[in-house]
Amino acid sequence: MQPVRHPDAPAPGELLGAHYGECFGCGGDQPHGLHLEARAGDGVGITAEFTVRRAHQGAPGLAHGGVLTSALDETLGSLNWLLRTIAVTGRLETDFVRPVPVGTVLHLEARVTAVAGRKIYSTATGRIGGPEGPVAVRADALFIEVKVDHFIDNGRPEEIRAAMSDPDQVRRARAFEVNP
Ligand SMILES: CCCCCCCC/C=C\CCCCCCCC(=O)SCCNC(=O)CCNC(=O)[C@H](O)C(C)(C)COP(=O)(O)OP(=O)(O)OC[C@H]1O[C@@H](n2cnc3c(N)ncnc32)[C@H](O)[C@@H]1OP(=O)(O)O
Repeated sequence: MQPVRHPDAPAPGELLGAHYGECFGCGGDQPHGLHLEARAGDGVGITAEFTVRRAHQGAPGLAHGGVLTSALDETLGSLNWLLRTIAVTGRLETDFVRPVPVGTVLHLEARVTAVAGRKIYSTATGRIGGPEGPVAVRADALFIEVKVDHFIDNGRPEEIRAAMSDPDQVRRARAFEVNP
């Protein structure tokens, strides 16, 4: 089925903010995190930027492949905001096309390609040298819709308690819920 942008999705161009302050991908409270900033795009699409820093190296002066995959995963995960669905990564396949040096801004773009029941198919690219620059990485993913209980039942109690007693966090979790 064709994906449908939720009527209450953030407007195109709107900065999405972190879904969780301690998220490695988007959280502001992780010193070595990616600090990825995502914006709602048109349709069921997202754009995002990630600057590769020293803490993200694999080979000298080059980004670690797993970190680049994390940036793709986070960008694809941000599509949840547009569907107003909570979904986790089930499968993620990455192509590494060009090396990405430290200091590079990775310009990411992701969109949902199809939805089938709880399965959300999506694709992403990361370009260097500008939003129209050459593709350095790309990924195809399958996300699976879950209930908020997925986190409450499986997360470590310490962090879950802290998240549930934080009104901002509860508000953000609600922003993902489907309101038919
Ligand atoms: C107020 C406090 C609470 C706080 C709340 C905070 C709000 C947070 C909001 C938003 C968070 C977003 C976070 C984004 C972060 C970035 C994204 C990540 O990195 S997520 C982490 C990495 N991923 C995992 O940890 C998943 C681990 N895996 C699982 O838990 C399960 O395997 C799960 C849920 C994915 C599926 O398990 P099943 O039991 O629910 O469902 P089954 O029946 O197995 O699968 C459903 C369908 O999907 C297919 N499927 C599942 N996995 C597949 C795979 N790997 N490949 C192909 N198909 C797969 C199955 O074949 C099935 O298909 P058929 O319906 O039969 O057609």
